[in-house]
Amino acid sequence: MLNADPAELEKFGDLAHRWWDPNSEFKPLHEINPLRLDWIDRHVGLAGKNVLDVGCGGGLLSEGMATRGANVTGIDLSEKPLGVARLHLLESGQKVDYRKIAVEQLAEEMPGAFDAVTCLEMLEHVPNPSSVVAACARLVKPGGQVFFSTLNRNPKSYLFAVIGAEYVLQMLPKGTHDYAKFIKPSELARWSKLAGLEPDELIGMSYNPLSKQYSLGRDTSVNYLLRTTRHA
Ligand SMILES: C[S@@+](CC[C@H](N)C(=O)[O-])C[C@H]1O[C@@H](n2cnc3c(N)ncnc32)[C@H](O)[C@@H]1O
Repeated sequence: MLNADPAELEKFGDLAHRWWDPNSEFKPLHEINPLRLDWIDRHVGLAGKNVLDVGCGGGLLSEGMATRGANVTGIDLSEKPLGVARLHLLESGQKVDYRKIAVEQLAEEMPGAFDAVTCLEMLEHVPNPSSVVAACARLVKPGGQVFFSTLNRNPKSYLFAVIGAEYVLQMLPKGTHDYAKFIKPSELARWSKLAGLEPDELIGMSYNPLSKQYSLGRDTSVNYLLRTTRHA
């Protein structure tokens, strides 16, 4: 059975035409993109690397990595965001191979094919996130890195990511996030280890509503990133 929630895929499909509008529902992704891109590039050295972006959506991160010289494959199961991502390549002149395929299926086809794998802001939208983590682990070369980001599960993240972002600040459409699907760093670390990935670095990504700026730092209580390395 496909590890996907049709309602989630439809939700992103319905918004897809606004993906590259920096003032749309995707504004937060636009604002965090340079931070996460720099962080990934610093660890991977993207130029010339084969990178897979899982749950790529309209291609903000995929294209950003291509701009840094990586050979990027972007996969998603929602058709419309992939269409938008392909169209945007015509504007930017970048090259990304976008495919509609489940990460578990790609792992059967191309085990160990990638120098690095990214899976950002996606795990909290799937029914079985540990299966995605395991597939990412299979897709990266031994010694290669896998990067995840998602939302922590605690009262503060409920307050900030659901009530604050969706209802008070109205940065995101209501219903964007389902609190029950948020993932504690300890859970993500456990799934990573079970899949043969060593967690190397956990960092937080925070939003300051006064300065309206995102930053990377120690506070992992709401949004966080985990960098892992596949055992050689
Ligand atoms: C919040 S967006 C994040 C997009 C991109 N990773 C980023 O951070 O800019 C979540 C994406 O996950 C995709 N998605 C949800 N379930 C998926 C699944 N089972 N397989 C692949 N992609 C999925 C959605 O279609 C959507 O494009």
